[in-house]
Amino acid sequence: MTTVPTPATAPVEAESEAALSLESVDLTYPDGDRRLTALDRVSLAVAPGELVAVAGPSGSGKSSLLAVAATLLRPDAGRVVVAGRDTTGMSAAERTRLRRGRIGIVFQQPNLLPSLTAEEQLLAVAHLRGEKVRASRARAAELLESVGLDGAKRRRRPHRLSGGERQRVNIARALWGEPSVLLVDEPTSALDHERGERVMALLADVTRRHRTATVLVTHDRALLGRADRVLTLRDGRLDGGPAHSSGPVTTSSSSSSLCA
Ligand SMILES: Nc1ncnc2c1ncn2[C@@H]1O[C@H](COP(=O)(O)OP(=O)(O)OP(=O)(O)O)[C@@H](O)[C@H]1O
Repeated sequence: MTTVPTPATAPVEAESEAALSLESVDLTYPDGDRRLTALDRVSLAVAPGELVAVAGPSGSGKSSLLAVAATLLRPDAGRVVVAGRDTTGMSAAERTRLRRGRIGIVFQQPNLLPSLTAEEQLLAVAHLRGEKVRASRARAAELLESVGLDGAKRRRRPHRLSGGERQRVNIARALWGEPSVLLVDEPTSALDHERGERVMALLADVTRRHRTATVLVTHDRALLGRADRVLTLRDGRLDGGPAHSSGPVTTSSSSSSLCA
């Protein structure tokens, strides 16, 4: 009897596929009777376990890029593919499901609920997802430990945690649904340099251990050493675009749609 060996390369090939890709994405906003171009033919592919940092001046389109990647905004043109699924024709409900199952978002401000302990912040997510809270306790403790919060701190409310610790809770919470894609908006803006560096180190570590395709946007070039790739947005163009003006470009293109 002959057996066919499983190709040893199969898992590696699967891993090398992008978990997030933006293909020639345009995004505009209404601007009086014209449209303001926030993203101009932006293409980006991020593999599992890869941390891509996007830097750029204020108004260059960083938050817009994250909103499109998070499927919160629908681009005017181009495709956004998350975990192999093209989001172009999806309804708002389908995008919400995809976001819940595949995308973790770390906002600039942790937005923790003041009356809940660190552990309860994660249990609240479990509750909202319809998961059994009792079964979730061990996982909450494990996730908080993995972002460096010890037992005593896990039982503290946000006002008794430092800014860096609150950001760690924020990151653990974003990982609850085991996302394929982690989108991080200016995570260190409220922190001093040293705490900012530690949060960056944590994000790099989380990206490797959880195999997330991570995109982080920041103003702060000093924090980019931990990223696998650093890209720059200028006037809505990712890297290499002509540096012909310092402000956003205004055009009269067709309408975009903002989604919930
Ligand atoms: N809802 C909106 N309506 C109209 N214009 C918008 C809207 N949101 C952003 N813009 C414009 O789109 C461009 C890109 O904005 P975006 O917030 O993506 O930039 P950013 O790089 O994240 O800026 P910052 O670093 O200051 O947060 C800017 O010119 C901004 O004024």
